[in-house]
Amino acid sequence: MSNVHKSIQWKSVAIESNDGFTDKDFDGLVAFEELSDYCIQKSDISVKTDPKTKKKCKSKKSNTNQKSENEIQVSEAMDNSDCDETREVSMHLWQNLCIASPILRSLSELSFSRPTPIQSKSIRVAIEDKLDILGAAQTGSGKTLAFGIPLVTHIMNDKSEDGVCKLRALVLTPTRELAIQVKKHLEAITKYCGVSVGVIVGGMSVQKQERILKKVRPDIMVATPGRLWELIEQQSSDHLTRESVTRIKYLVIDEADRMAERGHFKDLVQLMDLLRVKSTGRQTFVFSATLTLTYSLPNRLKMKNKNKANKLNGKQKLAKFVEFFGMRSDAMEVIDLTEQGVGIPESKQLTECKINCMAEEKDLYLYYFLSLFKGRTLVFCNSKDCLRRVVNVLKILDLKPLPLHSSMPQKRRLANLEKFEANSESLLIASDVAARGLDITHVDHVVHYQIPRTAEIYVHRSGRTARAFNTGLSLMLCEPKEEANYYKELSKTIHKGNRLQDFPIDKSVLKALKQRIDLAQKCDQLDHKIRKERSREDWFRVNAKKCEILSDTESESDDAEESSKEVRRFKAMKKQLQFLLKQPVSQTKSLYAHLLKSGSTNWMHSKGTKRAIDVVKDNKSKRVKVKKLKSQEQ
Ligand SMILES: Nc1ncnc2c1ncn2[C@@H]1O[C@H](COP(=O)(O)OP(=O)(O)OP(=O)(O)O)[C@@H](O)[C@H]1O
Repeated sequence: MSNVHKSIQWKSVAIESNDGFTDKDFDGLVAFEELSDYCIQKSDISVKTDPKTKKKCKSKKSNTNQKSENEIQVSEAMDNSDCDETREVSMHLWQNLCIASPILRSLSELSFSRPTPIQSKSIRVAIEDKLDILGAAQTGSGKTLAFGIPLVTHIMNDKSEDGVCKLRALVLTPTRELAIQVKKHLEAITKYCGVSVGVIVGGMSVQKQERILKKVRPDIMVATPGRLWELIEQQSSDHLTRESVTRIKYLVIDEADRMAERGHFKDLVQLMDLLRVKSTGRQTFVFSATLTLTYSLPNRLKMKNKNKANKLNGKQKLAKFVEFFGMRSDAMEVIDLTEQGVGIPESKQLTECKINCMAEEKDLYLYYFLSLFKGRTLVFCNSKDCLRRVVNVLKILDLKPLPLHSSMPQKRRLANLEKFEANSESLLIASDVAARGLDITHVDHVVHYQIPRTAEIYVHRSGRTARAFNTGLSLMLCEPKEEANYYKELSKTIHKGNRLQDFPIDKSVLKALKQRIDLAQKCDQLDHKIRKERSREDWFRVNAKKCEILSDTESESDDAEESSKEVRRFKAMKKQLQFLLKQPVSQTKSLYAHLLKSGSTNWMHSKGTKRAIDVVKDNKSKRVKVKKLKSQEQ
């Protein structure tokens, strides 16, 4: 376990008579010596870690920043052994995968005691056999490290051979948030490896990214295609040029099916053309949860999107990726752990259910769900207009929703994601920009406010919950039009035509919440009208001034009076709603009666609330019992 440095000196320790060493047992003792300036290097792959105790140990360590580097390493090791709550993380399950020990050290610090199935299958063939990999596995199953570990292992080896500082790998992702996240995941395993990771995404300052490029000169560049191509074209850093890119030895395409969608990433086509110029020996990793998923587009979309109407089968899809991403068909492994392409977590992890309702009732059902069930909830909408409206209504109801969509400034997008991660009761209302790849810790519920248009989107959205051995709930709000146009096709592909279980609803609670929702919707409509009117007036005023038109003062004052009437109405309704929100919902003897007694703030956040996932499971087992009884009676 330990390696003692030869050059360091032992120092003698003075023995006082009251130290107890005058005892007969110590007869023959000549002297004591101590060694304090030494270094322990961990070479074993079984390490004691515990996030809680590590924090404790860290705070102890911070008092020692005067010490030499050697001493700090020793105290770290000793601090760990001193902590009572330490937990042994046995790493033997990783042992046969040819992983370099600095990476294993990081994995043990992350408490990742065993590889996930996709990691078990891909890491060894990627490291030892250096094969290209087409990898498909469920959402949240650890695909990032399935390509990340081989990537970092190879780069460590290459660097130790050539010792050159150059761009060695590109990792491409479809969204900015995902690129930033992949960088973080890679950094978590490169901590002791001497491998650097950089990120390039749109929406951030180009100059800042150029500066980082020049300063850090990363070995691995994680990027979205648009900004990457822009920087390559500008040639502002010799680290990222057409030449340096054609010479990379490793290429990763994450969420590959999305990346290869025709017409989506024009820059990616140019980039792939460039990479194909010199592709000999390059190792390519292509991953997604829906890599081999085949599905028919709903009829409505088929009409709109004739290009996509031709349904490829799984094999044809893979052949398309091999060609497009310039993979080596003679040195390639296909690892598909999905069930017929459906990369959704197993039912013991993910509980799927549905509420059938009318379009205009969706707000009510969503409010019902959010009010009764604690947890981090991610709500998906199909369009930005719908998203904005839902956010507004929930804001009026004091639920503090965080929006996330592609038209928001990048900084706000990231800030809202951080806020969502920081609070276990938070609520994010997102477009499909958050559907793929995002790994947010413990999302308890995913709600599809609108039915996703394709099975593929359903898989990715639902996969934001029930990640990495955790459980979660996915709930669809389905109106009759959606049932006919989209749900049927989706259900055929994902659930083999089996109906999803209904989420149990307590009608008395629903009724009690209706008044609030009605008021909130009215407030939202009025607010929308007032804002629209204001921006129309502003526009007119600015343009009238520009054209030196004299405005009609009479009609202007009429407008002002009308709008102040509406503002007053809005304020009155809001006051009424605020009053309602402070009242107990009802004294109903419902399933949730105990939650409703003490007024809104309490029942919404009261402890001991039944989890949504348990409500669905209980309901299912009740139904099974009733069915059994009925069949026994017959
Ligand atoms: N061996 C492991 N043991 C425990 N947790 C792991 C392990 N490998 C990865 N994880 C964690 O699992 C979570 C999901 O991993 P990751 O984001 O790579 O999933 P994914 O398969 O890429 O999902 P998606 O298809 O949604 O993009 C992450 O928080 C990651 O840190």
